Amino acid sequence: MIVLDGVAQVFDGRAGPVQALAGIDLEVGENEFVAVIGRSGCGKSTLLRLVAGLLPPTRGRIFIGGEPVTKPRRDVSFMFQRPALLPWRSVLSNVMLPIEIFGLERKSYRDRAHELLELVGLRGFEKRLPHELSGGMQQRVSLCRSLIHAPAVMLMDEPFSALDALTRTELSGELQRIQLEQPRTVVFVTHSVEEAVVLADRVAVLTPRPGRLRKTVDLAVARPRVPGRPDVDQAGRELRDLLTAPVDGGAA
Ligand SMILES: Nc1ncnc2c1ncn2[C@@H]1O[C@H](COP(=O)(O)OP(=O)(O)OP(=O)(O)O)[C@@H](O)[C@H]1O
Repeated sequence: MIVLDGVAQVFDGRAGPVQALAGIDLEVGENEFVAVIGRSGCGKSTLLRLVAGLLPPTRGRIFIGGEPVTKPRRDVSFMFQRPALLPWRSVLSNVMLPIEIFGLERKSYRDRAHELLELVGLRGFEKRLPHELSGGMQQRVSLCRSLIHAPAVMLMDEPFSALDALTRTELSGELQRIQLEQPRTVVFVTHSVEEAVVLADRVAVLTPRPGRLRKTVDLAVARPRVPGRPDVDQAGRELRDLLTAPVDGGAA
C-alpha cells in the first residue's frame, strides 16, 4: 500500500544542511498498522510529512497504492498532536469538514458522522462548540474528522501525546477498537512504547542523526491488547530494550 524506497531528507538548516532521514526503505501493507517510534528529533514527523505529500523527499521515492506521491491525496488523512478544530463550528460540522473540502455530498455522510461520534462516546455532543469540550473529547472529534471520508490511509503524528495518561490509554483503546472493526492502513508516530504495543501490527524503530530505520518488529500479540497483560507487557519490554540499546557505540 505504502512504499518508501531509499528515502532521504536534507533540510537547509541555519547552521548548514541537516540530514533528517537517510536510506529509508519501508513497506506498509494494506490495512496494516505500523507504529514509528524513536527518540525526539530522529525524523518521525518528517517521515510522515513525506508520506503525506506535504514535503518532496530530497532522495528516493514514495508510492501509495502504486502511484508516486507528489502532493496531498484525498484518500490519505492526517491527524496531528493537537486537535486543530475550527472554534466557531459545532462538533458535528467539524467532523464534516473534509466532506465540504472535498466537495462530497453532505447528506450521504451525515449518518456516518453520527455513527463515528457514537463510536468514540460523543453521542449528544454534536451541537457543542470545541471550547465546551475537554482536550480528550476534542481529540476524539479530530479522530472522527480524520475517519469521516473513509480514507484508505491514516497518518497520525503523536495524536494522543498532549493528553493526560488516562485519556491517552482510553483513546488508544478506542483506536484499537475502530481498527479492529474497520481496518485501514495506518502509520502512527509515537514516543510511547505502550501505545505502539497496544496498536501496531509492526513497529518501525528509527535511530537519530540522521534518522535511519534500525529495525522493524512484528508484534504477534493477540487482540484486543490491554496494558498489564503479560504478553503485552513482555512485547513492551523487548521494544524498550531495543530502543535503549546502543547503536554504533552511542545511545539509540
Ligand atoms: N523545516 C525544517 N528545517 C530545518 N530542519 C528541520 C526542519 N524540519 C525538521 N528539521 C530537523 O530534522 C530533524 C528531524 O525532525 P522531526 O521533527 O522529523 O523529528 P521527530 O522525530 O518528529 O521529533 P519529535 O519526536 O521531537 O517530534 C531534526 O533535527 C529537526 O531539527
